[in-house]
Amino acid sequence: MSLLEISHLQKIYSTRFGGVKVEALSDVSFTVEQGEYLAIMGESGAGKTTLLNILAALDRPTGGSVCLSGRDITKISDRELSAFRRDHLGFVFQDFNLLDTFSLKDNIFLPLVLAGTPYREMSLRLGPIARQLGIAELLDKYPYEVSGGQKQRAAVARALITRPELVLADEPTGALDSRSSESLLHLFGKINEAGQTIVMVTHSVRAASHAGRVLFLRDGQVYHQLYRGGMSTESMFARISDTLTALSGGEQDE
Ligand SMILES: Nc1ncnc2c1ncn2[C@@H]1O[C@H](COP(=O)(O)OP(=O)(O)OP(=O)(O)O)[C@@H](O)[C@H]1O
Repeated sequence: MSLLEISHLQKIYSTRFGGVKVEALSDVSFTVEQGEYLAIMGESGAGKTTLLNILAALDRPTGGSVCLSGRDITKISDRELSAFRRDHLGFVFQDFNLLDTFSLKDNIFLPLVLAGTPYREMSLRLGPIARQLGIAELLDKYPYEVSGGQKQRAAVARALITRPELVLADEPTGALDSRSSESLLHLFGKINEAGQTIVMVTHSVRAASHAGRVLFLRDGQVYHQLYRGGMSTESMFARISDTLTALSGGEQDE
């Protein structure tokens, strides 16, 4: 069984008065194996955010299913959803989503506090993660006292501390300069090598070139998939750029 099985996913948005309908996802099927690192790319409007919101159980599809470890998350009741998200998924967002009035440590602890985890257990988990992410010395600082790259590393620590089955990242390097981006991507690679499954939506060819597989969406469908195999990050970068050029015929961002 795959970790994530997405079958015939469809999402139609209707306007409030039922007039215009937009088919954001028309028939999307793919699987993600345990330990994979998948990047999802596609032009603006291709359906990436819609897909990520459904994988994050933040929105429900019009049709199809999303099974995480065999459980269809589209069928989970509203009452159970926030606990399900907290216990099974980790999130990394473009704008970090840290609470400014909490220290980095308290931000990282937050999902465990909400789950009722004892303090001793939280502390035991924090040490190795903070060291791996290079933020052990910054834990008592507040988000406004650290750099964007450091904030994002704290956000990654918060995503990992619950030991989620799946980390979902939405444009995680979008607000970072190129050096901090490279450093974050290097960390994502290491976290993935340690066994963490990651699904990342990105416009950045540089970011996607670190993944093991890139899935391209077009008009709400899977247009193409690129597997790293033995390719270097540089070769992967070139192949992704070529695919995006074929997809759009236009200029691409780094
Ligand atoms: N809440 C909504 N109501 C109506 N239409 C929507 C809604 N959200 C998205 N859409 C439409 O669905 C389509 C897919 O949008 P989506 O945001 O998933 O694309 P995207 O690939 O994430 O784009 P971008 O890269 O610009 O973020 C677009 O045509 C968009 O206008």
